[in-house]
Order: sequence, then C-alpha cells, then structure tokens
Amino acid sequence: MTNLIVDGVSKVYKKKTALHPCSFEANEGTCVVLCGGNGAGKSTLLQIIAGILDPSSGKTSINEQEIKYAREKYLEEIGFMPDDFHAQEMMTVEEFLRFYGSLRKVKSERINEVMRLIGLEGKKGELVKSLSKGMRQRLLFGQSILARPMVLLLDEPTNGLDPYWVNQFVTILKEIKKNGTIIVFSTHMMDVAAETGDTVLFMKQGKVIQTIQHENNVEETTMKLLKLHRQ
Ligand SMILES: Nc1ncnc2c1ncn2[C@@H]1O[C@H](COP(=O)(O)OP(=O)(O)OP(=O)(O)O)[C@@H](O)[C@H]1O
Repeated sequence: MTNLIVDGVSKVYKKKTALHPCSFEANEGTCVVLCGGNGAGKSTLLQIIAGILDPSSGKTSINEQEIKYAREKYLEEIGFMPDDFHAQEMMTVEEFLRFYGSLRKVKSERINEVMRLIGLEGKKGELVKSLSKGMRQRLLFGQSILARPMVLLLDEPTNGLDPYWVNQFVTILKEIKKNGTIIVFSTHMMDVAAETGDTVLFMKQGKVIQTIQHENNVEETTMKLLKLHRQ
C-alpha cells in the first residue's frame, strides 16, 4: 500500500520561517488539500515534498524510501505541477508533453490520451507562450499525470480555470484517486478543497492551524474553511 509520510519538515530563509515543522501522512487513494491565504507556506511545503527545496529540518518518505537516502526512487513516484512555466514557452503543446513524457518513458498513446483529457488536442501545434492562463494550467496538470505517478503534487491547479474546467478537474482528480494515487494539492477554492479532500490542512503564517477530516458534507467543510479564512 502506497504511503507518504511528511515528518516535521520546516523551512527557514535566513531569519524568516516560511514553514514551521509540519507533519502528516497520506495513504493510497487519498487526497490532502492545503488551504490558506497568500504566504501561508503551501508552495514551500509542496516543493519540499517534491524534492525541489531542501527542508531546514524533518524528512519525507514514500513507501519508506526517504528522499535523502533514495532520491531517485523517491522522485520516480512523483508527478509535480508547479505554479507556472519557467522555460518552455517556445515549445508547442505537443512538444511540451512529448518532452516530459520522454523523461518518464511514457508511451505515445498515453500522451495523446492526456492531451484529450485536458482538452488541448486542438491546440497541439500552438506555442505554449500563446496559450491562455487556464490552458497553461491544463497543460501543466497534464504533464504531471503523464506517467500515472503514485504521488501527485499540484501547486494551485485551479488557478485561472473557468468553471467548466474546475468541474472537469474535480472529476479527473476523483478518478485518479480511485486508481490509488495519493494527491496533495493547494488551492484557494474552498469548495474544491471540500469536494476532493479527505483531509484539509488549513495553514497560516507557515503553520498548520487546523486539520479537517472531511466526512462527505461538502457544504459544512466549505463553511468551516471560509470561516478560517475570515479569522
Ligand atoms: N526564496 C524565498 N526567500 C525568502 N522567503 C521566501 C522565499 N520563498 C518563499 N518565501 C516566503 O515564505 C512564505 C511562504 O511562501 P509560500 O510561497 O510557500 O506561500 P503560499 O501559501 O504558497 O502563498 P500563495 O498562496 O501566495 O502562493 C512567504 O512569507 C514568502 O514570502
């Protein structure tokens, strides 16, 4: 059974603490959502789990493989969607997916399947730089799921999506969860958090101030989260 353990990870930049020690566990087929206002520490935590940032303390492991001792094995299990593009603006949509697919030996059929799933088949010859914000988000999301990772990490995947694609995104996540993947993602959309999260971690100033175990009442969870935002 796949299992992700985040054990006391923190991040300090010079004198600033971006993330206080944070711990949680997630099992196969479950979703942990990170909520909280700007600067709460969500991206920092995701980047540490993704192996992009080194924590100042603590450790993360997937199936008992700790990143520090089995980096390659650990990273093989991860799909990561960053919050924006960094360098691939001059690739076409198809080139972008094929490039990332080749890094993980993804078959051509899977690349076409993902292109259809994210609704960008008709845009496959267009340059990334010419895409709208929502289309870019869909492409970044597509890249993260290409290799059907065991652990899927998504930084603000709903940013810029129109209501149709927010809905599609929720449907796709539920399917991915059914296949056993562990999902951890951040969002400012409380209803999406309540709809998809088995656990919601509400963060403020680098600390998890509340952990909500979602028990199928989407409205109640949404209201709880909105209340926390107002505090
Ligand atoms: N490279 C860095 N150097 C110094 N401080 C940083 C650095 N990166 C992030 N921070 C600080 O760490 C804190 C947490 O930032 P983070 O990006 O993790 O928040 P977030 O919850 O993802 O916010 P948002 O919702 O705005 O994306 C912020 O106060 C931010 O200014």
